[in-house]
Amino acid sequence: MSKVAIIGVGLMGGSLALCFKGKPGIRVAGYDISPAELEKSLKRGVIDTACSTLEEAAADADFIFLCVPVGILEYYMDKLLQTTLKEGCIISDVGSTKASISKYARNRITPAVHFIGGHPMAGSERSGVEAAASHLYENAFYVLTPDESTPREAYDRLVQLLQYTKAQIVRVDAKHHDEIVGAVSHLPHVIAVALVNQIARYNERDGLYRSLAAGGFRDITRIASGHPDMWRDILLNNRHVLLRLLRDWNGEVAKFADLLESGDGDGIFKEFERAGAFRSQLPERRKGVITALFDVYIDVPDHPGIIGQIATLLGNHRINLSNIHIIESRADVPGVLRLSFRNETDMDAAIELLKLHDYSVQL
Ligand SMILES: NC(=O)c1ccc[n+]([C@@H]2O[C@H](COP(=O)([O-])OP(=O)(O)OC[C@H]3O[C@@H](n4cnc5c(N)ncnc54)[C@H](O)[C@@H]3O)[C@@H](O)[C@H]2O)c1
Ligand SMILES: O=C(O)C(=O)C[C@]1(C(=O)O)C=C[C@@H](O)C=C1
Repeated sequence: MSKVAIIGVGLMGGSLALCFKGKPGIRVAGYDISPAELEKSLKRGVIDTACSTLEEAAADADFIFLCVPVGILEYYMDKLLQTTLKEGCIISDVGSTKASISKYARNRITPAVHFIGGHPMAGSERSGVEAAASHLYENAFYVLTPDESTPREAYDRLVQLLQYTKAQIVRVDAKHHDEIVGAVSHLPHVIAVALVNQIARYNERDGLYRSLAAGGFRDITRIASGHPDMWRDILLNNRHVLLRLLRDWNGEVAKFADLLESGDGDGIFKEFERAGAFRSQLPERRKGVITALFDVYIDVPDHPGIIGQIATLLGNHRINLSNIHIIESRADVPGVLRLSFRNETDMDAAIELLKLHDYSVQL
C-alpha cells in the first residue's frame, strides 16, 4: 500500500487527490487548515482519510504534496522536516513558483527523504475543493524541478505516480521555470487585473462601461478573478522576474502609443499579424505554453504517405506518440515533422529507431 498525503485539499490538492483515490494500492490522506474544507473533501469522496494534524497526514506517507499558497510552503517544509517521515518519502508541491522553495528545501532536506518541486500548468480562477476535478491535469504540462542532487530513482517514482494525472511531465530548471511562467502566467494575471481596475474606474462615472463589456473583455479578464491570497504570494515570490517583465510590458504599450500617434496603420496591422501567427501555434488541448521537452523534429522528404510510415514504424515498436505536427510542408523544401512523446523513454526509443531508418532527427 502506498500512502499519499495531500496538505491543503483545495482546487489543486483536491484534484490531485481525485487522480490518486481508488487507484490500486493507493490510500489518500488529507490535511487542511480549514476543518470545513476537509469535511467537504471527505464527503465528496476526494480523500480516504481526513487528518486533524499535519503530523498525522505525513506519518508513513510515501508521497507528500504541499498544495497550499506559495507564501506558506517554507513553513510546511520546516514542519515536515521536524516530524518523523518514512525513509525514502518524496515531498513535492504544486506552487506556482519554483526557485525559492527548491533552494529552501535543498538547503534543509535530509538524505533519508527527497524534495522535488512541481507545478501543474493547469488550474482556474476558482478555488476550494468544490472546484476540484479528476480531469484538471489531463493533457496539461506538469513541470517537475529536480536538481543534480535528486536521485533518479526518486524522480522516476514521482513521475510514475503522476501518470495518474494524465498530464505531460516536463523537467525544467527551477529558475528557468520562474522566468517562463512569470511571462506566460504571472504577467498576464497582472495585466488582466490592471485592465479590469482601469475599466472599473471608468464605470464609476458611467455605468454603461460594464453593460457594454462583451466577449473580448470577458476573454482577456477571466483570470482577474483569481484568489487574491494566492496571487499576492505568487507575485511577491517572483517579483524580481516580474519587475523586469513589467518594464518590457511598458515598452510594448509605448510601442502601440507611438503607432497610434503617428497613425501607422501598417505597423498596427503587423502587430496583430505577428500576434495571431504566434498564438495559432500554442499547443492544442493543452493548458500551458511551456515547450515540451519530449519533442523531436525530423526532416522528411516530400512524398505522400510519409507521416503514415513514421506513425506505423513507431506503432510497430510500441512507442507511444502523443502528437504529430507538420511544421513545414512546401513543394520546394523538405518537410519538418514535430513528434511529441509523453516521456523521455518513448522519446529516446523513437530517436534510436528513426536514426536506424536513416531519418535526420533533431531535438
Ligand atoms: N489555482 C490555480 O490555477 C493554480 C494552478 C497551479 C498551481 N497553483 C498553486 O497551487 C497552490 C494551491 O492553490 P489552489 O488553487 O489549490 O488554492 P485553494 O485555495 O483552492 O486551496 C488551497 C487549500 O489550502 C488550504 N490552506 C490554506 N492555508 C493553509 C495552511 N496554512 N495550512 C493548511 N492548509 C491551508 C486552504 O484551506 C485550501 O483548502 C498554490 O500554491 C498555487 O500557487 C494554483
Ligand atoms: O487557467 C487559469 O485560470 C489559470 O490561471 C491557470 C494558471 C495559468 O496562468 O495558466 C494559473 C496559475 C498557475 O500557477 C498555473 C496555471
